[in-house]
Amino acid sequence: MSSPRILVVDDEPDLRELLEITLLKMGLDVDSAATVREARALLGQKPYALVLTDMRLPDGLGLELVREVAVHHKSTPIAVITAYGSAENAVVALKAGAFDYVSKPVVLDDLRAMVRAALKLSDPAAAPAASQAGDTSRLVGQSPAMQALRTQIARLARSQAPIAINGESGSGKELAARAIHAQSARAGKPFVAVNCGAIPEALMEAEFFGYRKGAFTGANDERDGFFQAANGGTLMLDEVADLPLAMQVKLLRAIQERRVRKIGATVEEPVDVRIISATHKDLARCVENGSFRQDLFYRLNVIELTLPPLRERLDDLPLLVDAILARLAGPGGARLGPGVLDALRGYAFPGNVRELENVLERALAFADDGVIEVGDLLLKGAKLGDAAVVPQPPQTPVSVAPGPTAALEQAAPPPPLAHDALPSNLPDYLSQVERDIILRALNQTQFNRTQAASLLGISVRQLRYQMQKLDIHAPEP
Ligand SMILES: Nc1ncnc2c1ncn2[C@@H]1O[C@H](COP(=O)(O)OP(=O)(O)OP(=O)(O)O)[C@@H](O)[C@H]1O
Repeated sequence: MSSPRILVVDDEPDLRELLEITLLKMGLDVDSAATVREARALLGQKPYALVLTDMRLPDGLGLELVREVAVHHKSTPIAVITAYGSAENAVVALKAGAFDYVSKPVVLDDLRAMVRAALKLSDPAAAPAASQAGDTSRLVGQSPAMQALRTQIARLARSQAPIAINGESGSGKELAARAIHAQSARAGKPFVAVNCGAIPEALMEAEFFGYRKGAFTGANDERDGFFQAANGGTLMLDEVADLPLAMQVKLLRAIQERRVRKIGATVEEPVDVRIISATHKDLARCVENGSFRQDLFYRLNVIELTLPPLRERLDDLPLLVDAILARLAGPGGARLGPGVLDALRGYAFPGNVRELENVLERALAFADDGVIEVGDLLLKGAKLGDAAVVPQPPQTPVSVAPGPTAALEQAAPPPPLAHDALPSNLPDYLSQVERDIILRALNQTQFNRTQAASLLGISVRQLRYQMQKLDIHAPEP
């Protein structure tokens, strides 16, 4: 079998030779071109497993080749070599459809890793199996919006460019990020999702970059951070708008340099991660109001992917309901009574698919013999057509009623403290207070996490995190 063939386009003879030798040593066949014209001629003659081009060529820009290859040779990945410090060029090339980039001076290990990733894309045998967990089949829905999303995901999986996923809370941003990872050349490596809003600021640097033993009090062992844990794979920065400014600077550096330094370490270590960021906030507005750095925004927002809210793809409701009920109650274990689907169709779902899951989970707890009736849905607030589509707190606080809701956990307030008294153990006392407040919100909303989080002014993820930490569970059916 013949070796994969690579096209190197560079007018500097020394660098071209270095690239050729490196690729030949990897067992690959190499053709070289010194100009855009020569490259075009070769591309017209043979198929290539990868094109590697310099950005500045005597008769034009590497960017022109990137655009041409992206349109006329869709199955050929093209990577660019950018001058040192010209991060903007890399972003422009990635936006134009480049698979990845390497910076000058070329670090050969980085080059080899990039070439191996590109070859996986053009080798069907090395492609991740479609059945792999996390592929788009977990994204339920056949509406035009979902079909377009699947096509976009397949396209984005073929590039290494950073992706910024926008979409309302619960609309499936993490699921989409997992699907991109699972279909990419990185599928065999870890996917690490980090909720930037849930990490205390003081711990952020250690969590992201790791630390050496003895770097600070309590650092008893050396530990990797998220970047090292995701090495070779994908790092998802969820709720990225919640990153404090000081951390944004450090993150930008790590992404640009593709290197991180553990706290207490003297040397940096290379990391190879694809960054996918997500937020339900308008990041451009955060840049305007100064809470998000423009340079980091520019770096993360190379390619945008927008997830449609559930209310804009209500045709998917039957499929989603079936999939969710099958997961909750087993195949055929639950079904909808008359009018239920129509009632769901009339609801705006401010919390999107996650809210649909919560609504069905709760309804199933109330349902007789697995048949969900309209009354079991307890839909409140946002109706379709309402102006407000953000999560709505219930109009009147709902008291814990007899019947099924009586199973809800009762809040146990902490013992009141006299005016000048102090708790004997502050963390325990605060946990009790927090538990009491969260339970109150959950009871008011019949354990609807989206609404409870909205009442408390925190994200659903933060609420889930706190519930886990404080050992709060939804009532058993
Ligand atoms: N198209 C879909 N098909 C099936 N399940 C979905 C779909 N979209 C979302 N979900 C489910 O909805 C829940 C929320 O999805 P996910 O965590 O990906 O949303 P998100 O947009 O990342 O939420 P957040 O903004 O809170 O981080 C998950 O349980 C996920 O499995």
